[in-house]
Amino acid sequence: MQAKATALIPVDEALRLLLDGVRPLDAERLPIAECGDRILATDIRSLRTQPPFDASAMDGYAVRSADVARLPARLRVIGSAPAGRPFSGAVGPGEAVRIFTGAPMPEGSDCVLIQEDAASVADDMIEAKETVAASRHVRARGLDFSEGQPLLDRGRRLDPPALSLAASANHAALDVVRKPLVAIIATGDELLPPGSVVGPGQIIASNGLGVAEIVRSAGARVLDCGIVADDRDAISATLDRALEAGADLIVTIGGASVGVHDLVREVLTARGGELDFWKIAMRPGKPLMAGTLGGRKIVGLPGNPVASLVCSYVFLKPLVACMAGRLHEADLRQGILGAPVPANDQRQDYLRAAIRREADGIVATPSAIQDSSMLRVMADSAALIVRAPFAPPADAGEECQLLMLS
Ligand SMILES: Nc1nc2c(c(=O)[nH]1)N[C@H]1C(S)=C(S)[C@@H](COP(=O)(O)OP(=O)(O)OC[C@H]3O[C@@H](n4cnc5c(N)ncnc54)[C@H](O)[C@@H]3O)O[C@H]1N2
Ligand code: MOO
Repeated sequence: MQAKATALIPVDEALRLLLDGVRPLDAERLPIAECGDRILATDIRSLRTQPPFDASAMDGYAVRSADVARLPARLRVIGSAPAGRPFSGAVGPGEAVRIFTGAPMPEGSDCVLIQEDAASVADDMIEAKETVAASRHVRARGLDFSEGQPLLDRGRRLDPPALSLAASANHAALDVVRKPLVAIIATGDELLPPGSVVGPGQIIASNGLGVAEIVRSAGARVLDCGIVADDRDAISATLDRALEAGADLIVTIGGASVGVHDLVREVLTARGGELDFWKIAMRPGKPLMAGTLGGRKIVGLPGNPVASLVCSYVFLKPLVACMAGRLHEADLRQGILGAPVPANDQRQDYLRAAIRREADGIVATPSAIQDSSMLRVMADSAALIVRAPFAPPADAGEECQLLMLS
C-alpha cells in the first residue's frame, strides 16, 4: 500500500483518523483483588443487602425508646450482642441488651442508648442519663444498598470506593476491560541500552522508557521489544514477534523520516500493512505515522526524543485510553506567556515551557531553545505552549493555550 497522502495533516485531523473506530477492548474476568484501577466492562448489581439487618451504629445498649423517653429511667441488662454474634432473645419493657457497633438490633429494641449516656447502678442495672428517640443510632436494613440494586455502570473506573463497594456487594470477580498490550520497538543502529559502554557515534536509547510510562498511565501493559537495527529483516522479524505476542498496538520509535535508514514505513507497506497517515503539521513530531498491520494498529513515532514524547502525549495517550475504555481529556488550560513568542508557520507548535502559578493565572515561559533532541529542557517543562498554525507573534503577558504534562 502507498501512503494515502503525504501532505502535512493538521493535528486534529490526524487524531480523528487515529481514533476513528477505536473501541474499548474485550472483557476479561479477574478476581476482585486484581481489579483496582481497571474499567468495568459490564454494569453490576448488588448480590446482597447492606446492612443485611437493622444494625447498631454505636457502642451502648439496645433499648425500647418508650422506656427512655423520660428520665430517670432504669433498665435491666439481659444480655450482650457483639458484632457477628446476634442476641437471640427479645428486649422487653424495662430491659436493655449490651450492644456494639455493627451488631444486629435485638428484637423488641428500637434505639441505642450510647454508653457515654448510661451509668451502671448495679451488676445488671443501668440508668439512662439522656432520653433517646426511636431509631436513634440504628442503621436500617438496606440503608446502603439492597440486593439486585444497580450499583456501578459499565465504563466506571474501579477507584478505591468503587472497588470496596463491589466487594461489599459480594462480587468475588468482575468483568473488566482488557488492558491493551503495547509493543514498543526502538529502531536505530546507533542505539544502546542505558548503562552501556558507548562507542563512537553511539547514543543511549532513552525514548522507549518515557513512551512506556505515558502509555502505562493511559492504561496499557507494555511489551518492550528492545532495540532493533536499521535493517528491514530485523524490523520485520520484530514486528512479527510483537504480533505473535498479541500486541494490540505496536509503537515503533525512530526511522520515521525520509533518510535512507528510515525503514519503518517501507517495511510496513512491503508487508501489506496499511499506512493511514504520515507527516503531521506539528513541531516537534512531523514524521509521525500511523497505520495497521495484521489487524493491529501501528504508530511510528519520530526518533527525536522530544518529538517521540510529545507525540505520545498528544496521540498515544488518547489512543491507548480509548482502547482501555478510559475517559481521556487532554489537560488543556489557559495560561499567560512569560516571554514573547514569534509568529508561527504552518506547523502547530508545542513549545516546552516552565510554569509558575501566580495570582492571575499560570505563567508559562518557553525555553529559549526548542530543539527536539533536548530532553533536559523537556524534563524542566511542566507544560507545552500550544501555538496554532500561522499564529501571529505574541508578547509576554498575552494569553496562551497550555497542554499540561503529567
Ligand atoms: N531531510 C529531512 N530530515 C529530517 C526530517 C525531514 O523532514 N527531512 N525530519 C526531521 C524530524 S522533524 C525528525 S523528528 C527526525 C525524525 O526522524 P526519524 O523518526 O527517522 O528518527 P531517527 O532518524 O531514527 O532519529 C532521529 C534522532 O533521534 C535519535 N533517536 C532515535 N531513536 C531514539 C531512541 N529510542 N532514544 C533516543 N534517541 C533516539 C537518533 O539517534 C537521532 O539522533 O528526522 C528529522 N530529519
Ligand atoms: O519535528 Mo521533529 O519532530 O523536528 O523533531
